[in-house]
Amino acid sequence: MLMLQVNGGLWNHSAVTANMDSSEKVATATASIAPCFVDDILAVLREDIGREGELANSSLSLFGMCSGSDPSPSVLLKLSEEVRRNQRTGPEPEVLHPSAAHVSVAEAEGGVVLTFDLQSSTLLKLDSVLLLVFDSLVTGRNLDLTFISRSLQPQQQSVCVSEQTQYILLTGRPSTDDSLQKWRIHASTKSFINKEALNNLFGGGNNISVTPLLLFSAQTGISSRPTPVSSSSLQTSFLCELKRFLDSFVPQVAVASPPVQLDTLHSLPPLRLDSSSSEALLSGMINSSTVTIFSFKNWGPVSPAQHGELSLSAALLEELRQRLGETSVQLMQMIQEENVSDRAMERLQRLRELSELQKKAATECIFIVCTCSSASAPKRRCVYYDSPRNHQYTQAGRVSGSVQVCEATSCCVGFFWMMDGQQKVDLQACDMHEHSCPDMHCKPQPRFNKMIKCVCKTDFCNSNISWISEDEEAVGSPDGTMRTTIAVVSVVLLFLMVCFWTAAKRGRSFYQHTRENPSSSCDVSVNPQCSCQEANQSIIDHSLIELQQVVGRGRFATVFQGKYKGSAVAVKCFPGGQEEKFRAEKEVYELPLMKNAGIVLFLGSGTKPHDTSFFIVMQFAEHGSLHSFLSQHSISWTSAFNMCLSLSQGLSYLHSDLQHNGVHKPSVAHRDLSSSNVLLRADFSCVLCDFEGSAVLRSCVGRQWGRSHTQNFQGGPEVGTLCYMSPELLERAVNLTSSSFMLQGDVYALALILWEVWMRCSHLFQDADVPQHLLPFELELGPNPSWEHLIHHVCFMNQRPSIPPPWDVLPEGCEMKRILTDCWDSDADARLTASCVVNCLMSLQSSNT
Ligand SMILES: Nc1ncnc2c1ncn2[C@@H]1O[C@H](COP(=O)(O)OP(=O)(O)OP(=O)(O)O)[C@@H](O)[C@H]1O
Repeated sequence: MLMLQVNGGLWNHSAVTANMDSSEKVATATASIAPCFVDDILAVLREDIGREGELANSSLSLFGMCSGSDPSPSVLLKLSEEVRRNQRTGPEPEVLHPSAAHVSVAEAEGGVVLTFDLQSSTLLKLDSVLLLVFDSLVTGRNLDLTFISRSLQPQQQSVCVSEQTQYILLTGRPSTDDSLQKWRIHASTKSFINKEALNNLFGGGNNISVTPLLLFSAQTGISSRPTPVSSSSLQTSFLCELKRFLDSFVPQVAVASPPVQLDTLHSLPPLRLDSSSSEALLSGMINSSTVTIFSFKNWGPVSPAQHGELSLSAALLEELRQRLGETSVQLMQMIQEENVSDRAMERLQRLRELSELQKKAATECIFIVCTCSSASAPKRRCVYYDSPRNHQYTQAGRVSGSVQVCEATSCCVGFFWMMDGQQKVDLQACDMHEHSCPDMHCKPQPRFNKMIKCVCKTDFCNSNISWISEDEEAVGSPDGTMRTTIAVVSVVLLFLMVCFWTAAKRGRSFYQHTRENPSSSCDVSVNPQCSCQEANQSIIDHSLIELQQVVGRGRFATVFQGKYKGSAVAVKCFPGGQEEKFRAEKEVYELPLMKNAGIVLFLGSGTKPHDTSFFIVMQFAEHGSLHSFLSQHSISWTSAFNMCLSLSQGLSYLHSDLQHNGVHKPSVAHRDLSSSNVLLRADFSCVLCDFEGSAVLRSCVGRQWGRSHTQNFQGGPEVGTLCYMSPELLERAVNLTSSSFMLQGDVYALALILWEVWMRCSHLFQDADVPQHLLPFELELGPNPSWEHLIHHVCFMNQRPSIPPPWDVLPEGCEMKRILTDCWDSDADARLTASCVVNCLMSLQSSNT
């Protein structure tokens, strides 16, 4: 049995003493609760309720609430409302800390038993809310938990723990007496595979801690209690609020700053104040007999926070008091202009109120003074160079010569062409697409055609990019060569480690894919070498195939489910008049190395002897096309992720140009990618099909790629499904026979399919209804938009499928949005390559595990 014991504080798992011989471990927890602990919880309750009294979905997740379960969100609402209403002068909810807490494995029933010792208190006769507080957000898998106890009301309560959960909220039953009590609560999961995760959540690893806390409403019978606002509790609240404020809203960038300039005052040297300032320092300042001034100078992304301790005369004190009133209004204005959230304003307002209360309640005075009242906050400045293709960036801020002052972003962007080892600027501007840019300096991200993109977050950081092309590295000096070798070896080692680690995590399927898909570079280049190899053709005798029902009818062929040598197969039958389409598709399937997990398995082809029609036999995809599946099913995060990853891997493989054991697979552009041309296998992984419009990107004398397809480009959109066509293909603004435009067109279509998949993912809509499946632009233009309408919408208006707001609140939603935006960019060269999409998805997954 595993047991942790807590004495009224954090369950400090690092203090667990493991006794390997016994099945029981006991931990004595530190009794220290951080001063802000309860205050922080009250702040969350205060802030997580909207202005209209509504609860955000994120709040439900934060408190582990399942929608429609008990305790209903109304408990949280009531508690939040109360905390909010009483935040100034009223009573805060009463808090009771269990004097001890244990968690033990319930071997007979499964799950764990939580035991809390509660000292005698009259509060126990009241309704209560039991909060189990995790140290940090829960990571790992989602868990649906059931808690059962006679001390709970109702006795059985459900909790849905997700990665956003920091508190578990249960409702307690009032007791008939107020004597010492022991609460025993049994927690279990429905699924057996989650049992280990449950143990880990409460008593597993060394880093997890949870603190139990009973909250009693100030209104449920104890409102008659006197509600003094003591000076010490005010000080604590002020301290905690100040910490929160500094944590969230004062930038952490260390910048040398001038001291507080208040000429008439005798100023001590200012100390830099930020969230790393210790609570002791802050407490010391609050308790000091001198006036403390917090000066938020030059509010903005690079502004420092300062404070000075000043000795003041009564007259100056009064002057400052007045100034506080004026400047706080200006500060509010500034916050609004800076698009700082409502939460920032509320926190500042509360801080101000607390400081005022503090002033009345005690002898010390605390002021918040903004010394930059008239100066507007500095905004991000980026190097500006406009290229004709990117007019949208002109809207990102005011341009003056080669400088752009950003409006609603703190990110700069740069696009550079790498030509003969030289950088050539394509575009530099404020980045209106990226809202988060962690890098200080330009970090290269490869795109198509040796274009490099960088996004960064310091002034003028997009001026240039440090990028050494592979060619340059190859011709380095001896020193350079040595450095290069070391770097390459390190990168290879790192890469191997990452591959090993990822493969180990991902299991066999990824390993298989890596073996089958040796191409992992982000860059796609078409091998200029002539290669006309073909794999062995496989001719199938028509009489060996048993045709069953029709499973699909396309523009050129009919697809049947059938049986061949005892296995389920799909047979695509082309009428005699479509021989060219048949040959084009067969040619792609018969290319060397086309056997890949992401491409439907080709078994062979043949002709029907009597009616001169043709057929292709392939593996049968049990779930049909992705389009028909999404029309009927919404999907979980895991399914959506696996579908998107396998689809991107398939396209990346199709695009790759490979040499393997002397065999060459040329790059292939699909050119008709749509959710109808993606099939779902039994394990819900995606495979590509329908290659009759594809282009094999190779150069062979007498066998130029695309030769058989070029006539498709003449008259209009015969190749490709209209709504998936990229802007440049719709406009026919590019050389349609250019290999990179074909690959870039595929990536654009890939983005639209990924969007279709994510739009059916219940996780990304939290508790809201998942919308019906829609084709890209169906909502805006109907199911069969005309060529003209599409050009107007996609090219002239630069519109893309809309991304629902709930995605913005989830880290994975934001990342998906970024991937989509980078794939459907109107600038084809700026799009990600398919293999980069795979890498992005992989890193999204590893950051989520
Ligand atoms: N291997 C397969 N397993 C199961 N169903 C399949 C398979 N191949 C095709 N289908 C079904 O048949 C439909 C049409 O297939 P496909 O796209 O290859 O035909 P097409 O005539 O080339 O169509 P298009 O009009 O897209 O060119 C698919 O959308 C799918 O529903």
